[in-house]
Amino acid sequence: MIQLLNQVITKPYALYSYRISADLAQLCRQNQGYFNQQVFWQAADGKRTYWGIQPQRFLVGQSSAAIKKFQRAFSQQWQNLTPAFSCQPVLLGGFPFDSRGKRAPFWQQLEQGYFILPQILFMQDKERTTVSLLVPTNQEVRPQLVTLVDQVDQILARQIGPQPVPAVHGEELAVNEWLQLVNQSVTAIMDHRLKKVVLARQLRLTADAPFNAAEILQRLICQQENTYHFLVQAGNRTFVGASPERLLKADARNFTTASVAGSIRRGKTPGEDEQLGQQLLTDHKNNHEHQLVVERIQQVLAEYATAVTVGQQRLLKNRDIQHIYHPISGRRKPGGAMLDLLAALHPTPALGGEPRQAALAWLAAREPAGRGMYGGPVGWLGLGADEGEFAVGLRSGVFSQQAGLLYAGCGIVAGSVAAKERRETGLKFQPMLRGVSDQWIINKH
Ligand SMILES: C=C(O[C@H]1C=CC=C(C(=O)O)[C@@H]1O)C(=O)O
Repeated sequence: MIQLLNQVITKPYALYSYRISADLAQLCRQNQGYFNQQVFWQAADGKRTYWGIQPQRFLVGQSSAAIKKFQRAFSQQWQNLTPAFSCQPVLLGGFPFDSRGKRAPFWQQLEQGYFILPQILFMQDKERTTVSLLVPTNQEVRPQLVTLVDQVDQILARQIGPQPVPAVHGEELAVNEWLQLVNQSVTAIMDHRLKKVVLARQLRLTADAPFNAAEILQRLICQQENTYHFLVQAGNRTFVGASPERLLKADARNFTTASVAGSIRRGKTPGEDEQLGQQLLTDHKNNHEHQLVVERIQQVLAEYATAVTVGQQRLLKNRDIQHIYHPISGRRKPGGAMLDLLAALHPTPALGGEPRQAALAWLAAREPAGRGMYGGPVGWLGLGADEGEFAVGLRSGVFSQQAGLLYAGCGIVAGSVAAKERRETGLKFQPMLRGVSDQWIINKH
């Protein structure tokens, strides 16, 4: 039953929120096939999940400046019909890795970034699960809400049984070109043209049955603890992943980010795992690779925050890989917008390189393929308060029904050896390979 207070409606949009009881990951899975413009996003600590459907607006291929402009304008355009709920509309989606980089046509509408302003927004945090309905007020509000509440009831009631997992064929693309590029990059670094560059490569997937991105997401959620989980769908392309890396979280007082760079495999026993972790923490090349990221983030953050703190170094352990990790945070300076800092941080040298512009130019000219949204920021942005959280969209891939493209990259510095870097990217494909199927045929070159 919809309970509206006797509020005077003065804004072009109204938001009506209420509590529900549901697991959003399950809900997204149970409703597979019903929505083809949707975004699911879950924080690595599991403390916040969004699922947004039925966009009121799409923002396709927009710069961070344009998204910020939209955020500012829209924050004045809605009113809360349910003051007992401190919900706000949010934008869900992500930016491309580099809008001026190499083209990546397979991504279609997602190539240059994609955000939605959902009409139906599910949100789950530590305390509650809510649904927020956003309706224009130039038509009568109550009937629109009645229709949407009915739709939510149907969404909550849907059930789905186990789905088949396809047998998948994988092919590593442009391996020789990529190995050569690692060597060229090492030479450029030795010649002081670059300090570091992160080179990515691709694995192309085909299957004996259509890919099902909602099932892949669900498997990633079950398999990959301690990672962000995301699904961004625009028509017949879906970007899915399980990333360990936070790019930026903003609340009213603080900016929180992280340096995640330097990698080694997990051990088969706790003893071996511990020994590999220690090896990583004391390895000169990996520490150098990591330190460049810490220094750049610290320097950028200091422009937007006071009391910048680099927390204690530790290992970030995911199912298939472990990384050197530093949390980094600061107190927000007045007036510093989240998206300005996001644009200044991205790409950090964990995804682009150092110096930033030289590394981006290097990648745009030489990397075998465009990245689309791989390595770009993916997350949510508040349209009331200037807050949100974005992960780095890695350990990910983009899917049509017939094909998938997985991406994995690694930081190249002076001591990098091409064959080892290829193995490292192999490790970074693992989470998605595990998520996509249990039956694999991989063509290695
Ligand atoms: C570029 C990727 O990983 C980055 C994040 C963590 C560790 C990295 C590394 O050790 O090279 C990469 O910088 C990827 O997974 O595709």
